[in-house]
Amino acid sequence: METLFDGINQRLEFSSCEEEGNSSDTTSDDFASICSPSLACRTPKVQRHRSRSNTLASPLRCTSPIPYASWKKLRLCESPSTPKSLLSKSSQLYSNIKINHRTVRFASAAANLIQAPSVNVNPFTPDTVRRKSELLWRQSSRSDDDEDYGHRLKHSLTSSEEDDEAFLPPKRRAVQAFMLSRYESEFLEMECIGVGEFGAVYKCVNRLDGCLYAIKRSRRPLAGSANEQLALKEVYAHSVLGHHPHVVRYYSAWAEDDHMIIQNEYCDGGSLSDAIVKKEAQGVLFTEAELKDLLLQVALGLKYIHSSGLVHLDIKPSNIFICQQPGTSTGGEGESEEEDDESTSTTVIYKIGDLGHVTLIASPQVEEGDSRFLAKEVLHENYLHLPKADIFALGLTVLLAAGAPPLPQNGDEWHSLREGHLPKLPQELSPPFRSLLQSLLDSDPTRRPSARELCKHTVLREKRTERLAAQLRRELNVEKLRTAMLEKELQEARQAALSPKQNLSPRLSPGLKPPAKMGSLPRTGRRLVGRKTERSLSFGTPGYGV
Ligand SMILES: Nc1ncnc2c1ncn2[C@@H]1O[C@H](COP(=O)(O)OP(=O)(O)OP(=O)(O)O)[C@@H](O)[C@H]1O
Ligand SMILES: [Mg+2]
Repeated sequence: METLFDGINQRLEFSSCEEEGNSSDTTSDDFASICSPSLACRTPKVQRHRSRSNTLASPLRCTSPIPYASWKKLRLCESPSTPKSLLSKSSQLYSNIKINHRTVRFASAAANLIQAPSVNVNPFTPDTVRRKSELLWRQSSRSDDDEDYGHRLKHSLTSSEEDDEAFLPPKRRAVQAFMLSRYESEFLEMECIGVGEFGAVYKCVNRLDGCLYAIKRSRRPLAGSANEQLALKEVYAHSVLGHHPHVVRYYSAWAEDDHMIIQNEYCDGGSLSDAIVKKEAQGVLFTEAELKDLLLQVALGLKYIHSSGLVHLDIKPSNIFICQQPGTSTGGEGESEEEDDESTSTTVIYKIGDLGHVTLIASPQVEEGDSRFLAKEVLHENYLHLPKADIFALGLTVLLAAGAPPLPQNGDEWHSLREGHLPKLPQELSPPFRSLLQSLLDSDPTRRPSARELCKHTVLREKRTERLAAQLRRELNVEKLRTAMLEKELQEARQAALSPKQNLSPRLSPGLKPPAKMGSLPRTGRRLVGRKTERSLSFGTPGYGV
């Protein structure tokens, strides 16, 4: 692993400060060799990869082939480094240093030597993340030690003594920032977390904010390739989709050295595919409750994507990511009022990622996803119900999580699944849940439920319904107690009124608190009947309770 990253670090050297046309240093083959086949966990892609358009111009459509210049515009960082402070320091230094061929070579060697430059520690991040950042910070401080730096420099740069003075430690960081690519200057790479068809994904810490990100780098150079379209689609889709709790969050994208780089939210639980493999190895299965939770959460993400006029077209376990967040709610931005009510104790948040196949529902340009998850009508080029293709893929995804055997890529078994025959499962699912899954695989897309319908489905919402019922029962009991107390107090007040000889103030029976003060009675924390309106009780009126 170590050498892999070192290699990549070296490959990225000078990527943003090279002159145009002088970037031959880094080639696709180089990067392909970095991502060795042994590391690759590629999923078989559909055998028939075709790009077809039904249509009219649209913001998402990438006319084919996209001119090199179009994605080059994504070079958000022509200058080598942000933030601005680094930039200005670097450029000052640049003007002071005599740049010649030899000096540049020297700088390159110096930058190569300096591994693990500084990383900020974000005080607002959760403890676990902060601890990791602090560790990195300590390591980087150690490696930043001037003595150590001087020592290493002396050993490897014997031929550049005349330039030594130009690279005194105080200037080192600025020089380094100037020489490095945006990727290197802004992020500290921690590990490679996945290699897919499109590219490799790295877990990185942002040096400025100290937070973790998943950085996806296209495997092959993009200009003019089919991958260019996928990369652009992913960036376009992410930027249009904004922020939803069940869609992997996008932060930024840029082109570097002819490769697309996408900075996304890092999901600490890996992919659903990893989770399935892990459970399998442990000999355990997702419980029905967990499967329903998975189905509901992904349906919420799909509802958001579909309501934005888009379809995903590559829903599968390796494109669903997991965030472990203790005590969080699945409700949140982008969800309807009734979903906001959904405050669960779930520790697993599922998020839809890998938007490389996203297209518009209204004028689709379909790049089929994985054939194992492909709905039959899409294969037949019927794009009238594309959102239902996502629902079909979601059905198969949940079945895989339920323990179904690996899905066929083609052949009789492939067709059998598309005729509504569920695969054999190692666990018995309840009939309502099973029939819901069956409906997701219906050969007729119009009979499959929509994502919106799924989100409201009683089978998926029953946990919520049970919780609501329990809450209402508790509230009802409190209300009954309040009523009983009020009735008792009322009765005593009446008795006092009927016997004038007695004290004017009603005598309280032992154990009873002073009467008729709303604030002294147990209050309900939730509304009981009628949304968002507190039920008011009027118990001062003479006729109450009679
Ligand atoms: N945001 C993320 N958080 C954590 N891990 C991630 C993230 N994004 C990707 N990964 C890891 O990297 C792998 C590949 O990512 P991704 O699906 O985005 O790339 P891909 O090249 O499109 O792959 P494929 O073609 O197999 O779908 C994932 O299976 C997962 O293990
Ligand atoms: Mg993927």
